[in-house]
Amino acid sequence: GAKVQSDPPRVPVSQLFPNNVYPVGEEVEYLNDNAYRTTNEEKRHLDRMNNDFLQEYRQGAEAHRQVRKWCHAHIKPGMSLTEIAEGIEDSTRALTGHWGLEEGDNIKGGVGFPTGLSINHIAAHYTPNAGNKWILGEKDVLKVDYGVHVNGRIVDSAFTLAWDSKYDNLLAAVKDATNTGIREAGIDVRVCDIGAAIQETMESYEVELDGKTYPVKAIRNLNGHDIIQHSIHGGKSVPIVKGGDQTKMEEGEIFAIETFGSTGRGYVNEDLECSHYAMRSDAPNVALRVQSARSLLNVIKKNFGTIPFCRRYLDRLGQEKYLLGLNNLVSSGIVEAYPPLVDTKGSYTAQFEHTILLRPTVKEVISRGDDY
Ligand SMILES: COc1ccc(Cn2nnc3c2[C@](C)(O)CC[C@@H]3OC(=O)NC(C)C)cc1
Ligand SMILES: [Co+2]
Repeated sequence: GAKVQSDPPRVPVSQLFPNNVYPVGEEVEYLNDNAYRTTNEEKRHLDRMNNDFLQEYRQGAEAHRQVRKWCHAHIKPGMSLTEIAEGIEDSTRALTGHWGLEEGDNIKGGVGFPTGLSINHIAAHYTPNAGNKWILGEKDVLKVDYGVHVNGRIVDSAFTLAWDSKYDNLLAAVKDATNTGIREAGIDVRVCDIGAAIQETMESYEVELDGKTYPVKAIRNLNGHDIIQHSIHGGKSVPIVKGGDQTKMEEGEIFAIETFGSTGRGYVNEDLECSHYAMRSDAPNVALRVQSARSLLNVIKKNFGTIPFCRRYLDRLGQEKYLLGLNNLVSSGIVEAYPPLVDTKGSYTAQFEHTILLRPTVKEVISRGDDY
């Protein structure tokens, strides 16, 4: 009979959509061309050419939404960050059918990048390493930022959870700002104009915490980014404040539109133990002095390629005592380290993010769901 998703989600989405046609994301007409693109025969032809790519992307987006259902139902104060991360990752692997334990499997599909679980003043790039005992608290503001990929088509979408209503305005500011960014994005649009619009929306909010009123600030050194196959960062950034560069978005490009709001400085720097890594796509061919670095590099190439990973994924593959080798790969410029990004201690940061496809005919917010 008709397959339905289990709880926790373990039924591959390919079994829920048998004829391999997945739900279309939110389609938005481009603002600045009065429907020329929607009707133009050549643009519609170009769109039809991309069907395999679109189905892979929509499959990943459907998996992302179904994992979110588990998140909204099950992530609660009192849970450990490790339990939350593994819950998201196991569900992602089950829904895409890629458990990532055989060589090359994680390159075909599965977890798109490490499950970000950044709390309070930590804005991004935090996921627990082995042995982390951190328990989610009632007063925490948790950013859940995880990726799902199908054949290297990475869906990057994030949301913020809080259990104390005092943070409502902070979350509302960032959700509104991200939707402003999505609305302003489009073919031939300058990224600096998007950043200015995002900042204006974001900074029209303030939040009162324990008797003190804070203006919500856009975090000026965090950005959205373009996404290319098998790589979370193609090289273009989407600023979330005014004064960015004049680079234009182009037809066919894919962007992660993400904004971050803060009650702190509105600026992050690197802090805390690193968990996130990714092999550089332009990695130099240097001779490696450290034997363990050579064997570790092979494991990374065979299991991740340029898809970002974290230490827990190396543990899961049975790697041990790899830190010296990993640090050697980082200092050799072969692997990039992405330490946690933090605003001032005691501040609170929030994030919302969607992945959008700039299709020839229409802008598709591929990761849109009925939750955000
Ligand atoms: C290694 O695992 C990852 C996971 C995601 C990304 C995607 N990304 N790349 N840069 C960023 C991101 C995030 C996680 O989207 C948002 C934060 C950050 O934004 C930003 O501007 N940072 C500046 C300080 C350069 C990269 C690597
Ligand atoms: Co992201």
